[in-house]
Amino acid sequence: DFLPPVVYQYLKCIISNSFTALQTNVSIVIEEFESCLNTNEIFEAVQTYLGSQCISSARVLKLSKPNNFKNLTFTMSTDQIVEDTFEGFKVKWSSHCVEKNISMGGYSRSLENRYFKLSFHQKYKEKVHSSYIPYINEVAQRIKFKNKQRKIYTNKSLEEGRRYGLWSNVPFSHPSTFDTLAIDPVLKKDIKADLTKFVQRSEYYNRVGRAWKRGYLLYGPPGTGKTSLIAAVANFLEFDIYDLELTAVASNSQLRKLLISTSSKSVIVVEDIDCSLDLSDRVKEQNVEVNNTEDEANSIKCNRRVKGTVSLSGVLNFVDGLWSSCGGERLIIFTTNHKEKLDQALLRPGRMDKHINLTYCEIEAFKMLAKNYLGINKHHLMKEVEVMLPVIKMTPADIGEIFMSCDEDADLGMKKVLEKMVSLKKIVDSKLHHGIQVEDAVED
Ligand SMILES: Nc1ncnc2c1ncn2[C@@H]1O[C@H](COP(=O)(O)OP(=O)(O)OP(=O)(O)O)[C@@H](O)[C@H]1O
Repeated sequence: DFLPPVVYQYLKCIISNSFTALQTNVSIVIEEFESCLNTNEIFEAVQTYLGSQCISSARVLKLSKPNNFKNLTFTMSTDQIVEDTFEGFKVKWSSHCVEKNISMGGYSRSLENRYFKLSFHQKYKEKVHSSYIPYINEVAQRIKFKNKQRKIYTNKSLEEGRRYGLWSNVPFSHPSTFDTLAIDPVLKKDIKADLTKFVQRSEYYNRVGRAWKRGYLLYGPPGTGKTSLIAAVANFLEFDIYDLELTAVASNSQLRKLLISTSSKSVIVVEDIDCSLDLSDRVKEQNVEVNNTEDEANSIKCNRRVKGTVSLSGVLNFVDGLWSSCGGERLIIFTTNHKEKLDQALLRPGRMDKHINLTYCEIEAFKMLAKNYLGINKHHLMKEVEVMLPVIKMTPADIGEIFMSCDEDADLGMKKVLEKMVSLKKIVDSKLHHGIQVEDAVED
C-alpha cells in the first residue's frame, strides 16, 4: 500500500519472473467448453480415460450409466488429484470447476465450466504432446467403443406397404458367434483372419487410396446360416448392424441419404439381393442406349422413378464406397440363395471381395451342432451320420431343429437325426429308381 503503483508493478513483475524461472513443472488446462458452448472432445476423452485408469488412486469418483452405454462408468469428481505414469514418467491430474462467462448470439451467460489440469516436469513436455495426449485419446475411443450399446438399425417400415425412408433402431444382442456357428472350420478361420486384417488396415487403405470397406457375398440354400454368420461377424467385430431393405428405399438419392447417415464401424446388410433389386435393369439401360429412341429411354427411366425403386447402378455406387465409407470402416454384406442370378458387375472383386459359400451340413459342421445342442464330442452313431450326410442334403437349420426337440438328450437327438436321414435317403433312392438324375433327386 505504501509503494507507488509503478514501483509496485515493477517489483511484482521481477518476483513473478524469478519464480517462473525456478519452476520446473508445467501445466496444461483442458476445459469442458470452448467458446460458444462447443464441447471440447479432448475433455471428454480425458474424462473417460481418467475414469478407467485412475479408479484406484482417486478418493471420490462419480458413477453413472449414460443412455447409450452397456456398462457403468466412473468419472473423476471435482477437486480431486490423481497421478498417472506413462512411459516411465509421472504426471498429475486435478479436476476443477469454475463459473465462466460464455457469449452466445450477442448475449453472455454464466455457466459451470469444468476443467482438468495436467501437471508434469517440463522436460517431458514434448513426450506429453506427441505421445501421452494421443494415447489418452486412443484409450478413450477404445473404452467408448467397448461400452457403447450396439444397435441394429433398419429402414423397414413397421406398417406394411409404407416406405419408411429412415433408420430406426433397437439394441443388438444376437447370441450367434463364431463358436456357435456350424461351418467348415477352415472357412471359419479364414473369415476371422480376413475380418481381423480388415479392421487393422486403416493406414493401408489410406495409402493406396481406397475406401475403407469390404464387401462380402454370402450365398447358399436357405437355413445354411447366412443370417447367423452376419450376427457372428457383428459380434466378433463389435459393430452395429444396418439392415438395409432395398425395396423400402424410394430412390437412389434416398439410398445415398441412408448410407451417409450410417456410422463407422458398422456392417451394412442387404439380404436376398436377388429379390430386392431388378437385376435386369442394367441390361435394360445398356439396350436402351444402343437400340431404343431417346423417348423410350426416358420412359423406362421414368417408369423406374414411378416404381420408386433403387437401380443397380445406385447399388453399385454404394458398394464402390462413394456413399458407404464416409468416415470409418464398413463391411457390406449381401446375401442370396441364387448367386447365378446376380449381375456380374456386382460380383467383381472390389465390389464383392469375398464370396462365401454356405453349404448343406457336412460332418465337421454336424459335430459342432452336436456339441452345441447336445453337449457331445463323439457318439457311436457318428460314423453312420458321416456316411449319410453327403448322400442326403440337410441344412444346419434342419439338424438344429431336430436337436432342439430332444431337450439335450444326446442319444435321442442322434437317433432322431439318423432316422430322418434314412427316410430322406429312401425318397432319394426311389426317385433315382424312377430315372430322376442324382442331383435333382437330392435337391427335391
Ligand atoms: N451354420 C449354422 N450354424 C449354426 N446354426 C445354424 C447354422 N445355419 C442355420 N442355423 C440355425 O438355423 C436357423 C436359421 O438359420 P439362418 O437364418 O442363419 O439361415 P439363412 O441361411 O440365413 O436362411 P435364409 O436364406 O432363409 O435367410 C438359425 O436360427 C440357426 O439357429
